[in-house]
Amino acid sequence: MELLYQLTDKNKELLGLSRGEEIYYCFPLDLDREGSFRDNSYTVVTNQRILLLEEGCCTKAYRLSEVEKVVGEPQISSGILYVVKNGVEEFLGRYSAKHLTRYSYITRGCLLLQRGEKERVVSREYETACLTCKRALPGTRECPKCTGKKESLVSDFLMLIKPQWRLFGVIVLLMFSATAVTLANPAIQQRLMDDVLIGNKGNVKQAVLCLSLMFIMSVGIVFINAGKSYLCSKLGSRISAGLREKLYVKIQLLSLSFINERSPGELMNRILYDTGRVRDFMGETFCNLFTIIILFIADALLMLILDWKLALMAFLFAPAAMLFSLSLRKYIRTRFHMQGEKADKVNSGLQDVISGMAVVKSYGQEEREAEYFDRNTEEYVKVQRSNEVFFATVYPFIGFVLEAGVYLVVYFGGISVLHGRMTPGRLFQFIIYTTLLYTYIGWLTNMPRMLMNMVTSMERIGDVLKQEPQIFDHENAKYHEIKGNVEFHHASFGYKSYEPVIEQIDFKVKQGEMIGIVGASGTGKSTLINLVMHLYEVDDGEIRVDGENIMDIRLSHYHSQIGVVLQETFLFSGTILNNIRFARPEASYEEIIRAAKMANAHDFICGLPDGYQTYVGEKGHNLSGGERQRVAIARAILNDPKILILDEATASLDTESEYLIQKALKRLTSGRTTFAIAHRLSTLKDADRLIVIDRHRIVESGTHMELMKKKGIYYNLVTAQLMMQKN
Ligand SMILES: Nc1ncnc2c1ncn2[C@@H]1O[C@H](COP(=O)(O)OP(=O)(O)OP(=O)(O)O)[C@@H](O)[C@H]1O
Repeated sequence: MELLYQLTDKNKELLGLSRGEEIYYCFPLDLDREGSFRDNSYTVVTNQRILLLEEGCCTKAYRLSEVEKVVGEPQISSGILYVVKNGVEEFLGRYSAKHLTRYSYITRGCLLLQRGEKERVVSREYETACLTCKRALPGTRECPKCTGKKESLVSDFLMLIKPQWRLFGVIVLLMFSATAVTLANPAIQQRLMDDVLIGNKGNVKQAVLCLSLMFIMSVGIVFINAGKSYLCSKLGSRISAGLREKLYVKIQLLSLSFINERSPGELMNRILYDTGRVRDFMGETFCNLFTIIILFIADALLMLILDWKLALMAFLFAPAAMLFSLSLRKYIRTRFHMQGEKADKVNSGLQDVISGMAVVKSYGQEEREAEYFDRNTEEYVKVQRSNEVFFATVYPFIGFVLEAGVYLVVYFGGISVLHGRMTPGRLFQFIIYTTLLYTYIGWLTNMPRMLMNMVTSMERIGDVLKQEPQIFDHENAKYHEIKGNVEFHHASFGYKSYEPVIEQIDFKVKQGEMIGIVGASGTGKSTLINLVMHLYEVDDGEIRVDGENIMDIRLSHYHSQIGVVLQETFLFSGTILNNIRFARPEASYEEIIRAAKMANAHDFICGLPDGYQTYVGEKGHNLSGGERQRVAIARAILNDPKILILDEATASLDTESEYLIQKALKRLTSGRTTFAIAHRLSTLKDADRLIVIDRHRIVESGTHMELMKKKGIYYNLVTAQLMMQKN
């Protein structure tokens, strides 16, 4: 996301920058006090001041050292900017919703400058609208209207074809055969007319020979086309299957931050719908595209050879039609992107409602959700319909313009026949070639539409495939058998670079120690363990495992040595057996049963009609919360993890379930480095050490008894909980 808009020299002059003063951030301040849009107005932050440029005047300037705080505050569909000076808020200006995220950086950026830190805040967010044409970016990083990346598309396409070059070669061969047969047929028809039929020049034998040849060719073309279609759809299926696989692998490689930014429906749409469009293009359009281009060229050449003057007349309207059609390319591309975006919305909504059906029903919101779905579908259908109407109007019009050329050929060709400069058979042959030519041109003018449909899908696929995973194995990443010593060293992290969740965290955990992480809601407890799990990387400082920087350890090897039990246990649809074995697919039945026994899960599993083969359905809905939790513990035990993460593992369970799970967890945690989060602080009493997080930092650390004696934040949290229980 752009944080430094470029100012004109005139605007820069208005700022009156002093020596050594540098512009750090510059954002449009695009609304006036009343909320109307305006141009040429900016908020500028230099390393010394914050200034407002409003419609050609520098209206306000504050030294950063004289204000306590600079704040960009989101409101409904706009935001306001103010500074706090001497404890009083001073309003600076308003900005529209599209700049809300941009202004979130202002507080952070100014804070760092006020602290004397010269580093600029870097944005990781995408732009929501194209900075050049101002259009909303429909789920892609690059604006489909402003980027003309033909080369990259051609190379992307060639990359797709490359692994299938043999199949592609056979298809090209069939394409040439189809061309030869299609163009030879009118030549034989000309012979039949001029040499056999007109003036009774020939005999029956010659007529039968010509007809037989025409018949054989007609049958031949059917077989060639059938073979070509079959092979092209095979090519399309292979390519789309390859793309689907690549996308699936890529999505698994991409960091959680990317996945969290996209809805599951949108990603599924790209895997299924967009790859499907590529397959359809390869199977239906591509197959004909080359044949038609070859036929078109050969047909035009033959016409020129037969009668160049008549041929030029026939070509007269073609360039205009082709140019008009080509000029629509970018417009069509944007339309298809919009259609794709609407389809994403329908899919995401559907996915959300089906996954959260229990919530929808329990709030009695079926009707509202149906209406919402209807609205999304209607929007999608509207865009789709408007696209279809557009195509249905434009293309027949182009066809009509083209057909005007046939009348010219018939008229001038007829005159040539009457004056004896051309035989009727030759004119007949010429008319067939002209009609064929227009059919091909008609098809080719439709090409931008078909091509753009595929190109849009390729771009949406490419948008995912070209993403760089933020978490990946560094070059010297090594296999490391974890012992369990973990150290946070000046670690800072924020999901958004303008909003740190934890700052300058330092603590050491010894092998086998159990650490309880405590703090109010939203203080960053889960974030801390997300960093231990290496699902995100710290922005500053480092995390060391047994003295090694976590970034230097091979990700898959590291993850294979970690066990996780979360409050919201996710079970995959499949059997209980497969869910437990997920952590270690090669585990034997004996090991699985041993793990289930340790997790206090064996007895309830044996009580189910299908035992370990019980199908637990999507998200394991037919098991109780406590049962699911025990399956998850068995899964963690099976992995024999060296580091164990328990995030609210016993929350929202009844006393009996909690008792069983506590017992299972005790077995699981003994001798392993454990990070545990629990809102019910009594469950963390036995932890070797507790660390308390508040306002992004560790504020207390020690055993339960030590912290209770200290009478600080932990003490307050515990007493507050006890009071609540009493009440
Ligand atoms: N994926 C994410 N993207 C952006 N912000 C996030 C994300 N996950 C958490 N946050 C934000 O980070 C902050 C810390 O969240 P975190 O889940 O770590 O808190 P927590 O202490 O575990 O809270 P709780 O006890 O309620 O589970 C919150 O302000 C939250 O909104």
